[in-house]
Amino acid sequence: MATLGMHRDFLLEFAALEKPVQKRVHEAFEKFASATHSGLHLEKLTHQRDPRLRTIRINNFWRGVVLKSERGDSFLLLKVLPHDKANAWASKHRASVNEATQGIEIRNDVALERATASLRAVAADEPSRLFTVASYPDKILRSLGVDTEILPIIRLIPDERHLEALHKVLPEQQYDVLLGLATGMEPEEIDRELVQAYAQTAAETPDTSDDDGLAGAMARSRGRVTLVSGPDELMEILRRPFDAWRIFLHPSQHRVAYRGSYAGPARVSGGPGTGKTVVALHRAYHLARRLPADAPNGSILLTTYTKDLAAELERCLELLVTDRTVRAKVRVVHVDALANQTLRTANGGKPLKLLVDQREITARWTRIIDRLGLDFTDVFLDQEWRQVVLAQAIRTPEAYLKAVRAGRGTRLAPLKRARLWRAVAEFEKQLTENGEFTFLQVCSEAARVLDERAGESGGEGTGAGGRPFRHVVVDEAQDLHPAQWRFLRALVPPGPDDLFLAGDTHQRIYGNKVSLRSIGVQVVGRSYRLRINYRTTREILAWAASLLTGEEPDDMDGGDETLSGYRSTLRGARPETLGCDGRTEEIGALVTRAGEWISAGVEPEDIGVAVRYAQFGRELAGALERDGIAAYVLGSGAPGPGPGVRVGTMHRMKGLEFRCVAVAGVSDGTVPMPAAITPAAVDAQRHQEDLESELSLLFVACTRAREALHVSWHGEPSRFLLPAVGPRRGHPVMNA
Ligand SMILES: Nc1ncnc2c1ncn2[C@@H]1O[C@H](COP(=O)(O)OP(=O)(O)OP(=O)(O)O)[C@@H](O)[C@H]1O
Repeated sequence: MATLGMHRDFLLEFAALEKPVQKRVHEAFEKFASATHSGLHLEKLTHQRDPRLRTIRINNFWRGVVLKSERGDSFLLLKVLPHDKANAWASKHRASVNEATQGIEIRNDVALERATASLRAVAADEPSRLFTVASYPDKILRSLGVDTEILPIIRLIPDERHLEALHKVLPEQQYDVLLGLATGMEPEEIDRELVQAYAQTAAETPDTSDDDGLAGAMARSRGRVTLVSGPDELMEILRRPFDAWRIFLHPSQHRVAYRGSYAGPARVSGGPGTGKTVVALHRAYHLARRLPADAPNGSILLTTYTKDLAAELERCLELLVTDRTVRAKVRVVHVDALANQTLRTANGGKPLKLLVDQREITARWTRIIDRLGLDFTDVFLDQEWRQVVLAQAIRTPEAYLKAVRAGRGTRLAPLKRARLWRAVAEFEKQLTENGEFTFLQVCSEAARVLDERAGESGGEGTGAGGRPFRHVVVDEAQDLHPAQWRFLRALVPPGPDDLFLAGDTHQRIYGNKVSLRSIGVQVVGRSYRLRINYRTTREILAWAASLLTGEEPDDMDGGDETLSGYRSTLRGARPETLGCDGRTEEIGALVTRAGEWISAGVEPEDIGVAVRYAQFGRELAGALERDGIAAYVLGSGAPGPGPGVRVGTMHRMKGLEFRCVAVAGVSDGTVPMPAAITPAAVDAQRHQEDLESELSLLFVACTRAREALHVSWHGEPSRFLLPAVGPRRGHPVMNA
């Protein structure tokens, strides 16, 4: 039977072609996908390393490169290149099969020979070695798929920089393994996360006895090769070439997203840009496809913590799931909106009166303190209420007296607790009398309603009377409050595949430290980490990670998160930092930089400007507009998204990404934002955690950049920048 595969490079190169050439590619390859491949004219080259590599004419200027099995009817679309380059590529490369995974690998023999010669010259003067026999015996490396041709070459590599230089030369999967080892992963981890993940696909391998095993090798190359079922699927993939994430999941992503079933809650974590959202989307898709035919629409919840992020999840789900019946099984809505709806429905449909203004909330605490003559501050009371009372759903003074106040830095003797409870009782009484709720109370109450209803219906089933969903998939899980967690827990009956969580504690920006165990979500043994960054260049990643030096966030499960093995294969310019004397000068420099990016061909919508204060963002947007550069302020309420450079607070940047990012106003006194930091005198632990959240916020903003990052300040730089730029005086400083 004919089998057609498509390599990821083919899709990426196709995406960069002009429309008329794309049309020709469609026409040329449509024939491939029809059952008989008659009418195709595949040309052989005269001198080539691998006789199975053929080229096909697209038009006078462009050619495709195809790997064809010697026996049978299997094809792999590899490249679309200008005529001469296509021929040169096809003559130098060779396809082979990885010894550990049996997946297909493409290697450039000519470049490998050249690299070996130059590495020998380097090694003669440089005694250090990245992969010594003592640390990585041949047997270990061979078990990870490093073959006998590659072994002698990598023994010569002195350092990571030289390994990176071999990126395009080594067979991809072997490079993946070596980079993992070089960035701190243990061989056992590599075996589990890469080799075994590839091996899992073997079970799905088609019968390949009649085509030299090409179809099987393609099937075992997930992440780099996708098998195309027919002309419709081929055209569907080519219609959206930019969204490679829909088709080419890395095996480490695939094994998490498409695992048949988890016995209980499961979690995927990983640094920025590692594809956690992508995995969450694929998991929702997998669960939707697996539902029994009679499962009602909306049986699966895909959720996150803000409306904007939920809208983005919805947009991506539309791209991923083209079958309308399957798509209808997944409901996308953010946590607060769903809680609101749940509680409103339980209250007879009447809209809830929400108290959202933080200034008003603080003012009420102040009045209560005055009235009761208490010696607490308004900030302390508000935090105690949110982080202890609401977090643990405490409803009585007795329960509060016994409560463990984890995460609070000030001890409270029983007498003090009793006094504090009077303030809480008064505050909650006022809310009840006014018929008001805060967001967190809505979640807490909605969870209670669902639990009660499930209790009354005498079971943990889904549907009317029971829990409303069969599966819940949560993105950006690190930012949810325990009350929101309780609500999520209450939405789905405990059991296999109940909750699937994606998140990264390095990006926690709302200070909600949660122990999953304490809210009945046990992910032990079902927790996975992604380590390859698909978004950001190594230069930006290394720079942003250096800001976190010394910070070791928890993993929401009692352990520590580490960035070990976290890596990117993309390369680019180092981030640029600029210190200015004054605000006006900084704004001027930013406008100039944005103008330069646009002149270099970057679309304004692909530029993001992040600031700590909304007001500074509005000023910057105004300055851009005055200079003739359209700007759109995120979250401004303006009908959108309008055209132009995206300007927004660092909080608004969460979950977004841009080709170029400027983070502006990273000045001492602005970042961290003083008003967001609990004074150490009020609560030392909270003070520290607030500082961590502010640092995470800066980290989040910087890691939105795909290609270029520009960080600026006026006056003195933020203390968070000191590890990266050093304590400098005497501006301007330009560090390219
Ligand atoms: N397998 C893949 N193939 C191609 N692109 C991918 C793949 N996985 C992720 N990406 C791309 O990498 C970028 C980051 O992915 P995603 O937003 O899912 O990461 P994330 O871990 O959720 O990031 P963050 O935590 O920073 O929000 C996106 O542009 C996504 O399309």
